[in-house]
Amino acid sequence: MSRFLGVSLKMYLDHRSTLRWIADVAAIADEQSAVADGTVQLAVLPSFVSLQAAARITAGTRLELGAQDLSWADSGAFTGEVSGRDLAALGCRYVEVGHAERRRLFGEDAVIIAGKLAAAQRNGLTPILCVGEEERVDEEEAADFCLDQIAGALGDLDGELPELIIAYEPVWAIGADRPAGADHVRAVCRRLRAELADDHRPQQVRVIYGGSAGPGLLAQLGDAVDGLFLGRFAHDPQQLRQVIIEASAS
Ligand SMILES: O=C(CO)COP(=O)(O)O
Repeated sequence: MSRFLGVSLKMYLDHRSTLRWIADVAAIADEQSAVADGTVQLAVLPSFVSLQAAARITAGTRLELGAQDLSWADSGAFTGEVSGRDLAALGCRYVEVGHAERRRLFGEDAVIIAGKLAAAQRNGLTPILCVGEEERVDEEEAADFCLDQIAGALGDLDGELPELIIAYEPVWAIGADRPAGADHVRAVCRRLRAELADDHRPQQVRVIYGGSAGPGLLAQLGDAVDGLFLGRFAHDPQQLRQVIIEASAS
């Protein structure tokens, strides 16, 4: 199974900086043989307003595209929402569902997240489902918490989902100085993988880590994770290049 590196730009970069960053990273992606041969998959999730221009830049490159959110509805009277149908038509392959910031700042609960996951499935988008405990607790409690979040999100799923990415992001490690400890991350991700192996609705599940991730982390996590979900520490394309090289080596 190939490794997955995703970068959510959140709302950090303005439109122009986003497009410049995407052009730089698309060039880096094309020069890395592991990305060219599919051993490492690389995706960027810019804000909605940049998606169309981003799709033009990434067309014909190995840099894939995703969105940071979607509506649980596909069309209709939903002011301000963005449908999975449009995201797919624009060329997105991935969509983030249930990021900690959406849960905490925008009131997304288990019902909304399950609806969004179902919308992703309906529209042929691969969900990047974000889960993670809010406070520092031990690995067993953290994994239990994440498994509850996953069960809630997959609850409404009808039929098969070709591909699911679980982004394990402990809330306390997002926006921090450093990622969660490697032992903790390894233990939680192993347990998530083991429990998900019994759920046959997603045909392929990958578990990645996010939360102050950057260069040097993959070597510590080893094969307990299938990749990383990056934020601030990928804003410098050269830092991301380093992470790609590390993902290619592991
Ligand atoms: O939330 C994250 C990715 O979705 C992580 O963000 P940071 O790496 O900036 O902490």
